Amino acid sequence: MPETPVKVTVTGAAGQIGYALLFRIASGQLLGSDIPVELRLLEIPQAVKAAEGTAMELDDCAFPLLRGIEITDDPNVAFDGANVALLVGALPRKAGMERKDLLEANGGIFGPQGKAINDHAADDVRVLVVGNPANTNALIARSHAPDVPASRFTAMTRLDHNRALSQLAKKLDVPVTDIKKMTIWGNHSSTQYPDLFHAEVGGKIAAELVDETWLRETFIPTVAQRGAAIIQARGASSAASAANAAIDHVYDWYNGTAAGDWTSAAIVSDGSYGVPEGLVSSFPVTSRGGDWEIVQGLEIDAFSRERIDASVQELIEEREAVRALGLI
Ligand SMILES: NC(=O)C1=CN([C@@H]2O[C@H](COP(=O)(O)OP(=O)(O)OC[C@H]3O[C@@H](n4cnc5c(N)ncnc54)[C@H](O)[C@@H]3O)[C@@H](O)[C@H]2O)C=CC1
Ligand SMILES: O=C([O-])CC(=O)C(=O)O
Repeated sequence: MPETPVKVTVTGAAGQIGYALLFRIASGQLLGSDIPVELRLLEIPQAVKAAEGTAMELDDCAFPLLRGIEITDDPNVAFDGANVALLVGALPRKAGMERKDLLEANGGIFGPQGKAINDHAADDVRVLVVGNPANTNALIARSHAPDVPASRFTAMTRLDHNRALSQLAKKLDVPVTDIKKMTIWGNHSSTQYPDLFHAEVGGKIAAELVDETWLRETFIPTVAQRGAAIIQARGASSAASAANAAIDHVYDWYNGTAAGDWTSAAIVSDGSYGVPEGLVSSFPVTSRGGDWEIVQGLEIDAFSRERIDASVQELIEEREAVRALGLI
């Protein structure tokens, strides 16, 4: 077992996702079952007491891998020496809102946190933005962290990816483990494009196993609108499934993706697949040696191109909006 614990900072620790996430991190599911962790919890001053309550419960679990918990309302303290930063703290949307409607309310959180990461985090820091609108919040954070490699800033589309796996598995009546090479392209928003033209089930292309009407009229909208459907049903946005996806994202980032498969993550574009450089967009990715790599060489037909372009256009518009707000 490594001696030095990995420092994991979680913002919004007293929120819904925080409550579903922290116990799993402390139990070793984020990085691996032999890696000790030290938690740093960042909250706004009025929620620090609630975070302290969660920390008491974490203590009460006597997790063998948990080597310490620090709670603060100061980003400079929270990110000091951080190896992993999970930026969850932000307002969730309510029924009837799109995630980008949160830009004005939440965007301001991510500049100062990006700067604190730049100034205080460990050299190997890896950042996952969960707070919505996640892609553009990651863009904001990254723009305030010029000394941190762009490849360390990511946003979460793993929940969309998992939703897509689950919907397809149900439709074909197969276990999710039979499905490989699922991709979410673009923005974590209702314009996202879950792609069945490269996904494989038992070695066959998924799009060929389902009828086109289901793909177009049921699968894509169900995955893209799932967050809104959860809000309608629960009266609150997804929390446990979001925490689960954050665990999956970071676990794969650290430990690598399985041979012959890939996953989805929003990473800083290098221009691949015509996505303008610098946008934080979801791609098919593999992870090796702690770095995400975009899967190259996929053929994109007109149906997919139109949908990827629409989602990327929304990311361009969100970037313009945060520029106009002076956030980047
Ligand atoms: N990317 C994704 O797939 C998903 C993203 N989300 C987003 O995650 C975010 C958090 O969701 P919930 O935990 O359900 O919300 P919540 O309202 O239960 O918790 C948010 C927490 O963040 C804290 N917070 C607010 N500003 C902060 C700041 N500047 N620094 C530190 N903490 C701060 C609040 O005090 C609160 O405790 C929302 O923006 C939500 O839309 C939710 C589900 C999936
Ligand atoms: O829909 C929301 O607002 C929360 C979220 O991002 C999701 O569940 O995908």
